[in-house]
Amino acid sequence: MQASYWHEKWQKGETAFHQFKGSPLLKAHFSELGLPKLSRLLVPLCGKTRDIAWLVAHGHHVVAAELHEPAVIQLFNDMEIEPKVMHLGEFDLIHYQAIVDELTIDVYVGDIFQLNPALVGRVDGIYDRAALVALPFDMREKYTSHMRELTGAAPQLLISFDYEQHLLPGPPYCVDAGEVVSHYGEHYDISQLASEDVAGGLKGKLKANEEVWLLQKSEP
Ligand SMILES: C[S@@+](CC[C@H](N)C(=O)[O-])C[C@H]1O[C@@H](n2cnc3c(N)ncnc32)[C@H](O)[C@@H]1O
Repeated sequence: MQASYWHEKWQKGETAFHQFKGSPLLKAHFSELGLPKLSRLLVPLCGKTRDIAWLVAHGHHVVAAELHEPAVIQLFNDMEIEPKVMHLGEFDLIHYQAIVDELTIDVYVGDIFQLNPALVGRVDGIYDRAALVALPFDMREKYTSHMRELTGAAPQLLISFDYEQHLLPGPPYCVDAGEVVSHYGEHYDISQLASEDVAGGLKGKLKANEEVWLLQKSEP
């Protein structure tokens, strides 16, 4: 999936994935990560998600990445925050940063694969909603190992879709239980927290389940 695909989606307003009130599944299951206040959450492929505001309102720092700069500008506008903007030419990234009630919000605009552990800094947990499922299979392989490199297998709340892939092209792609285990099973203990019918079907067409996974670093 090329960057141009996503820029075009945003430009055409084809952003049905955006949830105006944030994700009910985050609200229902975040506590199962067991993270204390002031934890720092990585939100990959963040779009303009309202979930970042929710995480900050619940006392957490956030570091995030998103390709499409206008989405990130909108994200800060929606929070009524004016971020500092720094161009990191060396990495082809733009760093949007704000501090709200002593909580930091760092959003990197650019390709998530440009990020390295030094730029990302401490990560206590990962919140992946519509990130893994946004990527085709070969990129999912690359993405999941990149997540491990960036975070050292930090605990993760993952929200994915399961449906008959041959009936609908992605994104979002089907990432079923077997695939979650194949990407993450070596480093994490994995449990399914929920599996819910997508109301009205995926893209209004196809029976699908939205699934919530808890990934906890396995003991060596
Ligand atoms: C399906 S949307 C999900 C957005 C957000 N997680 C949410 O729940 O609303 C996927 C997002 O990933 C962004 N994206 C795709 N590939 C990316 C990449 N390689 N690096 C950073 N962002 C990327 C797209 O621009 C898009 O906003």
